[in-house]
Amino acid sequence: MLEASQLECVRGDRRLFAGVSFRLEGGELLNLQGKNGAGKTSLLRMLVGLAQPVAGEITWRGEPIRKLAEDYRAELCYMGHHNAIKEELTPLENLLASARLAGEPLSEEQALEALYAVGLAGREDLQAKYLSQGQKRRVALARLIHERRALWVLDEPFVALDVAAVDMVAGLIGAHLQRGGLAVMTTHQAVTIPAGNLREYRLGA
Ligand SMILES: Nc1ncnc2c1ncn2[C@@H]1O[C@H](COP(=O)(O)OP(=O)(O)OP(=O)(O)O)[C@@H](O)[C@H]1O
Repeated sequence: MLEASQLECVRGDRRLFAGVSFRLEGGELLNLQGKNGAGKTSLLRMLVGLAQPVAGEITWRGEPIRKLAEDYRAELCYMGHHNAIKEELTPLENLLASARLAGEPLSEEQALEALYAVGLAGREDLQAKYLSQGQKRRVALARLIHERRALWVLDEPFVALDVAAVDMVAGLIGAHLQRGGLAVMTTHQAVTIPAGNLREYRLGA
């Protein structure tokens, strides 16, 4: 369903990788591995269409993603390194605003339910700038509670999370795979995803 063939990436004057190929079906998770600077974030940005490979192609349901454009983005949930939350807004406002931007229906009740599920009860109306790093990360990850898009691309989703939150997010990813979703993620942590077909791809072995 998601296929990368012979991808090559150049940043500045360095070739980070070449010949990267894999295929991912519904219910599968690809865990992208590699040392710092190997090009994991660069590859994820290619997979979501934010960067172009100098060679190779990425297809979704058999069509090149550069042709699908909006149709591809509508099936995609990308969570980058940064939390992408607005410091002046509360967790509740952040969640409602990001759903609106993504064109997804999310009621206030659902948003509150998601914030409670990620352990932010009592913090829903506090400006995000007053939250700890881990709490900010939880606000960003609360999006995943009601996220039903087919492909999740997650860059270091477990950074700054405590053990309970890591388990919770691993559970959300597992449930997504069980529903037939696909996921590509990168993490430096050893995390057990409780379901799905797990695969690993190592950059710069
Ligand atoms: N705009 C740019 N111009 C030049 N080099 C860049 C640019 N962006 C990234 N790089 C370089 O590309 C390399 C790969 O970066 P990338 O963020 O993809 O690595 P990574 O595998 O995700 O690393 P980490 O595990 O540290 O997050 C790094 O050496 C980085 O300095």
